[in-house]
Amino acid sequence: MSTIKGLSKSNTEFDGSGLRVCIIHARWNKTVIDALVAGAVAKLKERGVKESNIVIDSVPGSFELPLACSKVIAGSHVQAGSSAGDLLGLTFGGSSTSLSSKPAPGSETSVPPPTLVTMPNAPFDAVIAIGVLIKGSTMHFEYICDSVSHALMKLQVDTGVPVIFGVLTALTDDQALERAGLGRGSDKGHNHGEDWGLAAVEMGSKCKQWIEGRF
Ligand SMILES: Nc1c(NC[C@H](O)[C@H](O)[C@H](O)CO)[nH]c(=O)[nH]c1=O
Ligand SMILES: CC(=O)[C@@H](O)COP(=O)(O)O
Repeated sequence: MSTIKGLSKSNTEFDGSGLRVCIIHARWNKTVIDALVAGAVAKLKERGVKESNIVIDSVPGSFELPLACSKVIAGSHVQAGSSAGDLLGLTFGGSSTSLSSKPAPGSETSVPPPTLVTMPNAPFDAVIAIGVLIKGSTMHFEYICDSVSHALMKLQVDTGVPVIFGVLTALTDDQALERAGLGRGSDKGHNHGEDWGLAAVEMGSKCKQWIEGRF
């Protein structure tokens, strides 16, 4: 039987070319995580987010996601405020490029050939937190699901930066696999990582617009 469930298409195709997005993923249940991260990245790129503006990092488990997201949001603001690229006036879109000309050791007077270093300097427009929680035999799952979902919600409301809830809370392995497009039956299911990539572009774009009073 077909289902009425699921995300409907937006009337607008959001342009991610001016956005900088961070994905933080847990490493528990790696097979599923890898597919979800790949799905999110594919949709970010499809919507125009530049590869150089996608930062991916990992933490051990889902319980670590809220702190990591909080730190990368804060760190990206520090980075944006202290970029040497800004001082050199070499800013291109979401990234800046600076020419580093540090003297070679022992030859402080010589000028080595310039090395091109890219230094992204924009704060993250959205963060995607990806984790896969699968129910075990203790209450571990319930505590992590509850605390992580509340902490990620609080983080986005407190910082004003969209934090996409990419955490599967599955009761079985099959539930998790099906939500990453890896179902073991004839129906492989749908990769929710794709929805999270699209959500990041939509929310990142809309928040930029709303903060400027454009509705
Ligand atoms: N059981 C799962 C975990 N557990 C690990 C915790 O998230 C955490 O890393 C540990 O308690 C140390 O603080 N993590 C998942 O992402 N998924 C699980 O199913
Ligand atoms: C603390 C743990 O990681 C572990 O004992 C949790 O067990 P379960 O996943 O079976 O609830």
